Amino acid sequence: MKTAGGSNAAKRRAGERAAEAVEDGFVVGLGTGSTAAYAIDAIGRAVDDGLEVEGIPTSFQSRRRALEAGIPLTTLDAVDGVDLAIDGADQVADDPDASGYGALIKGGGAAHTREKLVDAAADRFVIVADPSKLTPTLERAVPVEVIPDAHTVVADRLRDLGGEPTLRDAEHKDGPVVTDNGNLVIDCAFGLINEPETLATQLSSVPGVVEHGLFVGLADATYIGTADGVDVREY
Ligand SMILES: O=C(CO)[C@H](O)[C@H](O)COP(=O)(O)O
Repeated sequence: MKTAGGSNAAKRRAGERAAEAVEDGFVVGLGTGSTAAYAIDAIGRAVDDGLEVEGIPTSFQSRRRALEAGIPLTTLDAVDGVDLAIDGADQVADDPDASGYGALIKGGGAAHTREKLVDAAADRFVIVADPSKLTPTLERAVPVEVIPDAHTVVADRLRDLGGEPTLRDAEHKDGPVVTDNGNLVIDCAFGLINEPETLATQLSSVPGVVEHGLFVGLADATYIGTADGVDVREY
């Protein structure tokens, strides 16, 4: 599994606290990444103890983790709704006085398209994170999933929007990262993102863009694992 920075103990606290909200009969969106994996493992232990849930994975990685944890799985088109989604984030906008409080950058694991589908479908969407993910203003490069044939024209449009696009290279394969959906990822730096909602709308309107990693107005809460507990932001 891809691992990221931040303390594993803090990630574990956040993931396990979020998993405590899973109730009998829930359909649960299972996020991707090292922090969401702690929630998946905790849900798996609850299933071992008799909790009845169905999980909807957001990636190949979270599907494998959920299968290992013993969580029964389903798909988005087989359920009436998703009660709760638990997912990680690469950055969380944490200034309550700024536009886009609680907006996210996701897609560090190139899973943001399915993550957004499942997370947006959930009645409640909870982010699990360690403190290194919090920032007053979003500033990481935004992952943009693109249809392979479109990557050069999309890169041009991203430059028109003021971005600096970089096609994401694979680490253990020659050439680019290929997503679970068979597409490519462009990481696009925009500097400080003061108006995430505006940028999200602009990115969604570029032909060839499948989905981007700006999640604005989607999260209901962020659980932040700390050295000795969990801080909760409700939006
Ligand atoms: O968006 C994601 C994958 O596409 C992950 O949720 C994000 O990268 C956070 O991962 P981690 O918890 O390992 O830091």
